[in-house]
This record gives sequence, C-alpha cells and structure tokens, in this order.
Amino acid sequence: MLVLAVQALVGSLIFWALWNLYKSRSANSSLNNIPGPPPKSIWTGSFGDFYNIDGWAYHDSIAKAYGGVIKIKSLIGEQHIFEESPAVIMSHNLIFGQGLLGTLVLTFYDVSYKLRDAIESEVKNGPQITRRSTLTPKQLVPSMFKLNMLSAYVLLPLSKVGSPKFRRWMVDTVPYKNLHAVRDIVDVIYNTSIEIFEAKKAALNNGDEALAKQVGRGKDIMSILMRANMAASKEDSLTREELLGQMSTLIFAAMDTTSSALSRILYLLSHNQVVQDKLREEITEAREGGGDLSYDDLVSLPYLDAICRETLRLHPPVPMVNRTYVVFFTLYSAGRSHFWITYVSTQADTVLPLSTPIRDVEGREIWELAIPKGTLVNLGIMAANRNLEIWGPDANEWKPERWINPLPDSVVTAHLPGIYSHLLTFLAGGRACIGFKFAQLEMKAVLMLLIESFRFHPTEDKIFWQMAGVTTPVVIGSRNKAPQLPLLVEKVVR
Ligand code: HEM
Repeated sequence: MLVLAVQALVGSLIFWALWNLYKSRSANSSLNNIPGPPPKSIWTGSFGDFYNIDGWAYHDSIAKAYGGVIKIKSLIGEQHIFEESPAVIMSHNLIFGQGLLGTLVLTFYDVSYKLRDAIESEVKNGPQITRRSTLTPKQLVPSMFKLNMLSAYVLLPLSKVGSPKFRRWMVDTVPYKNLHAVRDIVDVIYNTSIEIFEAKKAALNNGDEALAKQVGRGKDIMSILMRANMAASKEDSLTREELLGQMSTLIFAAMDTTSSALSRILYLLSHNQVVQDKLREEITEAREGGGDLSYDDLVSLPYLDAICRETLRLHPPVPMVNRTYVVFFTLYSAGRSHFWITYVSTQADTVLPLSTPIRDVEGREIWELAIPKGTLVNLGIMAANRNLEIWGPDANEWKPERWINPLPDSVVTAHLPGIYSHLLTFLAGGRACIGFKFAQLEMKAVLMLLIESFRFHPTEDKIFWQMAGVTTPVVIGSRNKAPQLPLLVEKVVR
C-alpha cells in the first residue's frame, strides 16, 4: 500500500513538473505568433517528424506551407525556429587558399589513382557491382543524429559527472547501441589522428626528404600546422592534445560530407547516362594531351563544375544545421577530450532581421524576428537552396545546365549570405565551412579519374537517402544497415 502511495506521489510530481515546464515554454513567448505546423502530440510536438531520417517530404511540405521562418513545436512545449532565409552576413577567412590547393591537387591525384586502379582490377573481366566504403559516408554522423535527443536532455548533465575515466566507464557500461557506435567511430578517428600525427612528427624531425615521401609531400594541412606550431613561441603553441583535436575535427568535418556529395553525384550520373557521357567527353578532351590537369585546368572544366554545383545545391550533404549559441561538452575522453556533443540555443534575447518579410498567424507583416533566450534555431540549408522564388519553378530538379547559362537575376539579387555560389551548402558567416574549396577539388579529382575510366550504372537495389545530419545512402531491405551505394561499374573501352 505504502509503495503504491509513493509511486503515485512520484508519478504526480513528475507529471506536475512536466506540465509546468510545458506551460512555461508555451506561455507569453514572442514566438507564439509565428506560424508553423500543428504539433502531433502535446508532449513530443513535431519532434518525430522534424528529426526524422525520412523527413524529406515533411521538410518540403512545411517549407511550402509556411515559407521562410517556421515555428516547430518540440519536446514538452519547446519552440524551435526553423529558418530558411538567414539574414546575418559575417566575414569569413579561407584557410585553404589557392596556392595550397594547387599543391594539394597532386595529393588528390595520388589517392584517386589508387582508387581507380583498385576498381580497375575488380572490373577487368567484365562489369561488377561495387560497394566501396571509400565512396560512401561512414557512420559517425548518422549515429550522432540518433543520439540528438538523448544528448540534449540526458547526456548534457551527465557530462559534468566524475573524471574522464569514470565517464568513459559510464559510456562503456550503458547498454545503448547508438552510443557505442559513436564511441567506436570516435575511437577510430582518434587513433587515426595519433597515427598520422606520429608519422608527420617523425618526418618533420627527419627533414625535407622524409617529408616529401609522406602523403601530401609535406604540403598537407597537418604538416603545415605542425611546422607552424614548432616555430611558434611556447605560449602561442598548441599542445599535442590540441593538435590531435584539430586533426580529429578535420577528419570528422571532411569525411562524411565529401563522401556523401561524391556518392550522390555518382548516383545521379548512373541514373543520367546522357549527362555522364557528356561529362566523360569533356574530361577526355581535356586530357587529350596526356598527363594530369593542373589545378587551374581541373577547376575550370565547365560541365564538371556545373554537375558539382547543381548536386551541392539540390542535395546539400548537410541539409540543416542548428545555429547561434553552442555549448560544447565532453562526454568521455579517449586520450583527453574527443567526444563532444553540442547543444545549441540562443544565449540571450535576440532580434533577427529578415531578408524577406513573413506574416504572423494574424496575417501581419513581420520584418524582424524576436527570438527569446534559449530558443533552438535550425537553419534549413536544403530549403534555402531549393527556394522557388530564387531558383525558379524548376528549383527541385537536378539540372547541371543551369550553371552553364548565366544565373537568373532572382539568384543574384537574393544576396543569400552563403560562402559558395549563392547557396547555403557550406553555410555563411564566421563559422562557415573552412574546407569548401578543399572538398570541391577532391570531388573533381576523384570524378575526373573515375568517369574517364568507368561507366556507372544503377543496380536493382533501391537506395534510400537518410536525412541524418549528413545525408547517407542505404539499401532498402538490406540486412546491412551501414551506409552503402552499390553501383554497377563497367570499364570504358576506347
Ligand atoms: C561537400 C563537403 C562539405 C560540406 C557540404 C560541408 C559543410 C559544412 C557545414 C554546413 C558546416 C557548418 C556546420 C555547423 O556550423 O553546424 C561546416 C563546417 C566545417 N567544415 Fe565543412 N563541409 C564539407 C567539407 C569539409 C572539408 C573537406 C573540410 C576540411 C578539410 C571541412 C572542414 C570544416 C570545419 C573545420 C568546419 C567547422 C568550421 C567552424 O565551426 O568554424 N569541411 N562544413
């Protein structure tokens, strides 16, 4: 009897606390007047639809129905803002300048030749289906995406508990598959960073000749960073752990994103043989004289460029991001601090100017959006890239040709603040992607060699693209749930 009474009391207290949280989140907010889809549930709002690996149609429908700024009801009455027309423009410095890229292209060729030769040996006796994991995104971002809710509501407070060793023990002990998947991938990234770091350090200590034999020939970003670090004064230099942190960040930011973009391009080319032929023709003609194309010649192949731009427009590998204020916290340490999770919300009441006015639920025009402290702001990269008013009625179609012809005035005058091609694919502002030139060059070098040598066809597998932080392909109905993109590869005979 007593047990029942205690259970009833605890249950009522929890309900009361949640109800009060719900009421405080819903009451008197400047966001109440912002239009948005009706929540499916009082407790979970539209969370399940919004953060869904199959959220494509939902995102498309809310963008069509509510336009540029949308209020999303989330967990326990929480209100998010989903923006597809960011208004803030900030300065941005590129770290991968033209000079460095000119040298990096040689590294990309080295690696692309290895990939080409490996595929060539697989298809020398006839067409073969390839499922190379080198081209398909890895699992880190999809696994982290599945942790999103847990990270914000449960892991955040736990991250402050005990020593790093204790937290690692906790992560190992909790019987949660997705958490372990993230742990394992982070371990791989961290261990890879150590391997690269030690190899570079040894080469730097052994002089130029040893360095020249390394991947990147001593001109890669890590060698440059480490050399600058050795020359810096003690107080300005980074510690070993900080350098390893930089490496892990670069591997994390560069890997899934670029392979997602490359996978998507190969997928689209396999379904569009006419486009694939035209691209092959352009590449073959450019390579007629033999030898590798210089950086300048490679980046100015117009059709290759148009295909990359159009794919990055219509299918940005990162379809949306959370912005404004980020709290980083360490969940556990492999070494020191290499597994962080971000929780994002506005730090103070903010007024956001809008590039295009919206109408509130009463039909009044709004030019400025008052966002209360603590609001989670999602930026709809894909929705902005597909805006019908900017890109025209065919905005949702894949048309590389649109980049060959002059862009319409509506694109140029939209003044979207993106750092790349009037698009938000690599975001805008001070925290935009630092590797966007690097990514494009890598994609172009790989595509040039692969399309020149092979013809890609779709297989009978049905591909589903997961909307998971970074978009990843999986095979519908396959027992293998890992990202994969099977393609039928045939050697091009000249
Ligand atoms: C097609 C490939 C890529 C896409 C679509 C992409 C997209 C993005 C986006 C949307 C962000 C902003 C994320 C956020 O703030 O939440 C970002 C940040 C970043 N990206 Fe990329 N990225 C790509 C490739 C790369 C590559 C190749 C590198 C490194 C070589 C890189 C390094 C970074 C870094 C370091 C940041 C964090 C910048 C900061 O917060 O200051 N990215 N990227």
